[in-house]
Amino acid sequence: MVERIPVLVVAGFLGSGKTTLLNHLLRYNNGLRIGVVVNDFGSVNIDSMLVAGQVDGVVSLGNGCLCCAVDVSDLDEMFAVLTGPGSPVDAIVVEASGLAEPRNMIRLVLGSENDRLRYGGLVVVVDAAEFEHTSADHPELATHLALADLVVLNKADRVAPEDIEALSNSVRTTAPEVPIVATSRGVVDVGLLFDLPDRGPATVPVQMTLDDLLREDDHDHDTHLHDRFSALTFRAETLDPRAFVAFLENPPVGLYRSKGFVDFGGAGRRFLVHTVGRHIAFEPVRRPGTELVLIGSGTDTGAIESELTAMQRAEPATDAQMLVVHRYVR
Ligand SMILES: Nc1nc2c(ncn2[C@@H]2O[C@H](COP(=O)(O)OP(=O)(O)OP(=O)(O)O)[C@@H](O)[C@H]2O)c(=O)[nH]1
Repeated sequence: MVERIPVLVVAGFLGSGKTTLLNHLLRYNNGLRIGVVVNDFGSVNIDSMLVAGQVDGVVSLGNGCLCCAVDVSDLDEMFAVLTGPGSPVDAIVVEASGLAEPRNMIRLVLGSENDRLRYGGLVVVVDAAEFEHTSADHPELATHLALADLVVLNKADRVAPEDIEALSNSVRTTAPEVPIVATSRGVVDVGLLFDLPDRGPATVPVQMTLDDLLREDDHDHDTHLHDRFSALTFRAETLDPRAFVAFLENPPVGLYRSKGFVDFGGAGRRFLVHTVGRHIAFEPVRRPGTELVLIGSGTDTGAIESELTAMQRAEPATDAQMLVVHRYVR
């Protein structure tokens, strides 16, 4: 089976830090080859892309708002370039312009006819220092947060540490279960967003600017980051389909994405499963057994493990029990 390439949409109001986040991901890519779709790559860190060997993977959409400027067929063309022969891209990031409507962006990706792709999540970047103002001036921010699979509370350096919790709680009043990562300068671990390839050592920039050297030590960032996201591996034989689908439809607080194999008991009841937020996709496979990796920020991994353990079943599922799964099978 060919792995599908996740398409991550990064949205957020003007100046919240989307490009900064993108540049961070390109630079600290851990060997992941990221293809980029941006309106204007004037401020994208081309040096990092050269280091990552992916300058061919840059697709500019010209000026203007992405969702207004292109329809699905245009975006599909970009995806075709990024997924076509000779472009070994592992993941794609679409940076929505400050004005792009995230709902349309999600539709553009979910509506793509390219069967090498899958939806990789909506990350909404929020300027922590401006959150109150932006919420007051732009009520649509609440809608964006409600759609988000992950909220990046950026510019944490511009607010007092004790305010981060209050800001996170404000986000949670709109999006109760969404995982939230508080960060400065878009420092989000690429492993939270994407599966990392086993391809040897991480790609690092060959040239550091003075700015980079003067910046806070990134190793410190990394150490903190690993505390901020968790990856739980769960193995079992067969699970109860209704309980498992209910778990995915109402994911526990902080769970961002999950992937792996799930077995509901016998041939025709084994699937590859991918979820991001509440977006669920099953694909039939032959491989027996259940092996899942669940990735999130601020999750209670012990509680998740107990919940999954309680779903184990010795008996294969009945056809009636399988109906809930079939809603999500491609
Ligand atoms: N203090 C501080 N400044 C930041 C941080 N992240 C980004 N910035 C700065 O904020 C400004 C806007 O950042 P961008 O990454 O360009 O924001 P954007 O969301 O891509 O902006 P648009 O493309 O205009 O929508 C830049 O000057 C960044 O250097 C942060 O965590 N802290």
